[in-house]
Amino acid sequence: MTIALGSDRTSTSPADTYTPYKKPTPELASSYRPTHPGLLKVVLEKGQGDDGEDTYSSYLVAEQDIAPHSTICQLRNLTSGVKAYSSVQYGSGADDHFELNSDLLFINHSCEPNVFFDLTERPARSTPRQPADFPSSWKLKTLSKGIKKGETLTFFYPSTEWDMGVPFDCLCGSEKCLGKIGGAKHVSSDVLDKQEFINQHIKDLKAQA
Ligand SMILES: C[S@@+](CC[C@H](N)C(=O)[O-])C[C@H]1O[C@@H](n2cnc3c(N)ncnc32)[C@H](O)[C@@H]1O
Repeated sequence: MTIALGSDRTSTSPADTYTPYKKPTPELASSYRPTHPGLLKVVLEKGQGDDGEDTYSSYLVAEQDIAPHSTICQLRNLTSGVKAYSSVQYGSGADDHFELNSDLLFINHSCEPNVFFDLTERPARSTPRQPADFPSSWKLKTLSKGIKKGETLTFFYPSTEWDMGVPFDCLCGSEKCLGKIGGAKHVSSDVLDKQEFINQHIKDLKAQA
């Protein structure tokens, strides 16, 4: 079952305050309000695995064309987190993970992605605690393909993740699909080098491995 969700909200929160994010589900589709209205929207897809468990099959699509090599949005409303299926790794430390607290959570992995998280700047505090502690330069950007309206956003999870807590069998469908996705630790340097963008903390960890 596919439910396409429209966007009708224009507000965003200030950079230094945190707005709780309630992950939308197919059951709550009618109350869903996009966090990036007019730009991005979640498509909620209800699925069940063989064991009856809910599957992670929802995704994020563009509501307008976005040019190659451009900024889609600043990362705001971030909070420190622990390694989880929903977290993003920003550094080489064990605690260097944040939660997106927005619809960006729904960006799936692809082995041939069209966007990336640019986390180049190091946070001033070793362990950021508040949204304002995270660098304002951290952004979601397009790669060289750009994105057309209606296309699904995907990023290469090993560009931020070293050793994922929840690996999965990739369904990206690319001819270059790596199969199992478990983070950069499990990907050869040759394969990483072929990606357009890999964050520096991953390059550092690979150099040390
Ligand atoms: C942060 S969530 C992304 C949103 C997720 N699709 C959802 O519906 O909540 C990450 C999870 O999505 C699933 N996922 C993301 N990309 C995938 C891919 N290429 N193939 C299979 N599953 C994927 C995995 O279960 C992964 O742990």
